[in-house]
Amino acid sequence: MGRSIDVDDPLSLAIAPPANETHEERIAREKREAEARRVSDEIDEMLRQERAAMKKRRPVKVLLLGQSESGKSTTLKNFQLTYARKAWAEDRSSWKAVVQFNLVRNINTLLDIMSREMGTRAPRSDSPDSDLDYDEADDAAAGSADTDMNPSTAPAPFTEHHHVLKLRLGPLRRIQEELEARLGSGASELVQTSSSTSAGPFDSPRRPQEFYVRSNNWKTALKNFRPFGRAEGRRSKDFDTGEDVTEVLATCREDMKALWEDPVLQDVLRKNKIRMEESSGFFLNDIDRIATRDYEPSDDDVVRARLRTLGVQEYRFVFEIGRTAGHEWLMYDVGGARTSRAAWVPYFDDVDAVIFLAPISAFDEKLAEDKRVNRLEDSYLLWKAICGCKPLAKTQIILFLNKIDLLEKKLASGVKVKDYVPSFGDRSNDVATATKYFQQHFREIAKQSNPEPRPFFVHLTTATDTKSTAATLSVVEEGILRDHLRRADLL
Ligand SMILES: Nc1nc2c(ncn2[C@@H]2O[C@H](COP(=O)(O)OP(=O)(O)OP(=O)(O)O)[C@@H](O)[C@H]2O)c(=O)[nH]1
Ligand SMILES: [Mg+2]
Repeated sequence: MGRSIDVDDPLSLAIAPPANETHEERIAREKREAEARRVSDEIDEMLRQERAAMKKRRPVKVLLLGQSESGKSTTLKNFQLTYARKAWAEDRSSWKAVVQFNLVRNINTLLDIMSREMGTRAPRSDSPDSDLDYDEADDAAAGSADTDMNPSTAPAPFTEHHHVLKLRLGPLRRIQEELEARLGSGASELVQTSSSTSAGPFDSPRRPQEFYVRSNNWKTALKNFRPFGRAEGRRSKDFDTGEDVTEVLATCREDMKALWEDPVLQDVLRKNKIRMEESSGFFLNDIDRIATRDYEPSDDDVVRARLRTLGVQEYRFVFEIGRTAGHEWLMYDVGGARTSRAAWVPYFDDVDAVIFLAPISAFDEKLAEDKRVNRLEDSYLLWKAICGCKPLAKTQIILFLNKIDLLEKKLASGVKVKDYVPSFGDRSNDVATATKYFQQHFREIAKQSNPEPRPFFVHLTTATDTKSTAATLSVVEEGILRDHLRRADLL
């Protein structure tokens, strides 16, 4: 069949078949042209596949969001522990100083409580290294901002033995100071801010009060740590490497145990409803193991170690196992305090998934940065802001109702949900009913705030339990990956 030729178009004329083409020549020419088209289509298809593969190779980007102490960093550590063992192993030794610091802080908190009870409350300047004053110590230790220390009616029967313990454990003040200097500002917990701030990341001050951190800065700082402001003569190699900390802890081991196990002090804690076991970075039951000269942190220690996150920290690792083996993941762990939330916003572009942590045991607690705000209420407000956020409209959001273990303990100890959440009413005060109730509330908020319909994914988690968390992460990993690949194909 002949082809029509546009005689005014030079290209058309150039590729036009010769006017005197024979039948055989035409068949041969058409064969050549068909082959050329096949090769060209094949190249196009290869390019398309390569482009799709390139998009699929884009790292899976996940944001961990939630208020301070909700368990974001702990969840990130679970991801590393489960899927990126190499990076985990490389980091392990850096955590030694954090665990030591947590233990020393626990002991200094006990010493503060004992001093106060002895009626010899040291002025604040005497204990610059203890980052909590007594009321704050109570709050942090009890996990409840409403708990004030009872001015005990009868003074606790402390003896000379307690005064001696206090003196012998005195060097731990300096050790806490040294570790704080090594670990940077993340080592100090939040204190109430004077300016009032709101829950959402958009209505916070434009300039976040905390700076951006694009890598694990404290680990680098720890490696390069050089103390300053000290007379050269006092500096030793041991001080620089942290060996003096290990040495002092090993020397104080028996005294630390004696303090923690002391029945008089235990009684004071009980009477004042101070639950040290529920506080962040609790290591008092591990003194025997940690306060030794050859201590190396276990996986469990690293997961439980507490260091506040400043700004936004970026973690890039290649998953070694699982369905995404070989795939690169980019995870952002953020500081959760109200004053840090404005720093999250620049990271909302191109996110595959948000894991939102809400510490469900905190229904009776107040925010450290604003003692007027109930922590559950803050989580609801923040959840609403994140669900309603337009740049995240098409992003998968996964809710972790975390600290289920603490919720169990709290309810078992007799704390009533309805005393803090009146709308809970006369429902049964058990974990199943409470979690179902809270979950429903989060679901409703999401439904009302999502800019467009979005599935509601929720998991009940105890992030410090690495085994159960690994099972949750496997489900989460699959869901995130499926979404990631679907997006890559669509783009
Ligand atoms: N008992 C218990 N403790 C938990 C759980 N999840 C986290 N923690 C502890 O709670 C503390 C705070 O956890 P982090 O992961 O540091 O909290 P975060 O959300 O990263 O907090 P910021 O960095 O301040 O925003 C740590 O001491 C954790 O060990 C949990 O499910 N149960
Ligand atoms: Mg953190």
